[in-house]
Amino acid sequence: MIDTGETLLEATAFGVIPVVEIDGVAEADALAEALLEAGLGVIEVTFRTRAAAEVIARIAERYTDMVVGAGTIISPVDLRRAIDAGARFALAPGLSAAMLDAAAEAGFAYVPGAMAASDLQAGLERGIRTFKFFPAMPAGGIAFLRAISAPFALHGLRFIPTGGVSITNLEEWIREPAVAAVGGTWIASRVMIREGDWAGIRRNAEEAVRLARRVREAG
Ligand SMILES: O=C(O)C(=O)C[C@H](O)[C@H](O)COP(=O)(O)O
Repeated sequence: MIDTGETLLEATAFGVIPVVEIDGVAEADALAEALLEAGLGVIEVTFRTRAAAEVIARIAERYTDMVVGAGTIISPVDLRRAIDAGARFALAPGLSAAMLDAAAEAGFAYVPGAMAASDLQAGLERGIRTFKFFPAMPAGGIAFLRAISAPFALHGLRFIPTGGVSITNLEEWIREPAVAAVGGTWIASRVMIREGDWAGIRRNAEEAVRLARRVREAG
């Protein structure tokens, strides 16, 4: 049985989660190594490509110091594939009762997406405390997050904003007390992975980790 609270704390410890779309398992090693060299021991591999489960399995097996999660998990079948591959946590862009059931049944760390107060209520009813806030910037950014979460102040909700988060606004998001970590594709974009720009990915990851650490230590 996975201890979901502990797992999410581990996943969010860096303050930043690189969200990746990866087309083939051939790139998995170089990607994991670039992130680990930058001191970023977490990754969300989205189920938006056919290679996702295989990539998770490869990273989970070879890079045991990497907390590997699955993104875009919107069906119980994909949740099972992610768990079997060795994912330690999973996220989704939205929230559905079927997925909360499937995750609860599996005892698995699952972070549904929320974009409205009703999503937060639906999650809370099921004991969910950590939500993805998606799409963070187009929806209205920090002001919107504060507004929808304000009524739930007594419930200790935590958020992982993604969608339009990047190095240019990372600092403000991390300063937000309810933000557990931010997620985004800017660290290792699909194009960078496809082109094998490992030096660029390492630089982006280093910059993000450094900034997140500085903000947290200061605050
Ligand atoms: O589908 C999911 O489960 C997701 O994880 C959504 C992604 O986190 C965002 O699409 C990332 O947005 P950008 O960083 O702006 O590219």
